[in-house]
Amino acid sequence: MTWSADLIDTKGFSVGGTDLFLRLAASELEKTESQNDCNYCVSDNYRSNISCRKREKAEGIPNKYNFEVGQLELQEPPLYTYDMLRNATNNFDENNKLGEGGFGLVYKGILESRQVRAVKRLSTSSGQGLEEFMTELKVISKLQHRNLVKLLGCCIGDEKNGFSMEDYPSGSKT
Ligand SMILES: Nc1ncnc2c1ncn2[C@@H]1O[C@H](COP(=O)(O)OP(=O)(O)OP(=O)(O)O)[C@@H](O)[C@H]1O
Repeated sequence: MTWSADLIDTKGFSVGGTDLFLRLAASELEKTESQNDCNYCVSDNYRSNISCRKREKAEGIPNKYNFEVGQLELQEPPLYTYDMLRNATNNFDENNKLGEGGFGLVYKGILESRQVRAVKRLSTSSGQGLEEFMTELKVISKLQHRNLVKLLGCCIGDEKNGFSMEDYPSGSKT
C-alpha cells in the first residue's frame, strides 16, 4: 500500500492491533514532519514493498526512488540519498578510492555518525546496467555470512545511476 498525503483517521489502540512498519529513506528521518515530502509505503517484516518517490532532485542526479524495490525482493536495505553518499565520500574523492570492480569504483565513505562504509558506484562506462546492479543488490541483500560484507543500503537515481553502501570490514571479507 502506498500513499502520499498526510495521515488521517489514525487511532492509537491500547490493546490489540498489529504493528505497522513504515519504510522511508534514511535521510527523511533527519527531516521535520513539515519538511517531509516523501511518499511512504507500508512493508511487512519479511519482504519490503517500496514505492517511494522523492519529489526533490539531488544536485546533479535525479534522485527519484520511483522503482519497485518489492519486485526485486530486497531484504530491507534502507535508501540513501545521493547527497548523503557524496558527502560521505567527500564528493567521490580519488583519495577515498578503495578499488574498482565490474560495476565501477568503490569508495570509502565516512558517515556523519563517523562510521566507515564502502560505497559502490555504478559507472556508466562499466558496461553494466542498472538492472545488473539491482540484481547484485538483490542477491547480496539476501546473503548473510561472516565472510561476506553486508549490504547496508542503496541509492537509485535514473537508469544510469546506482549506488550501494556496504559494510567496510577490517578483516578480509569479500
Ligand atoms: N565492502 C568493501 N569494503 C572494502 N573494500 C571494498 C568493499 N567492496 C569492494 N571493495 C574494494 O573494491 C574492489 C572492487 O570491488 P567490487 O565488489 O566492485 O568488485 P569485485 O568483487 O572485485 O568484482 P565484480 O564487480 O566483478 O564483482 C575490491 O577489490 C576491494 O578492493
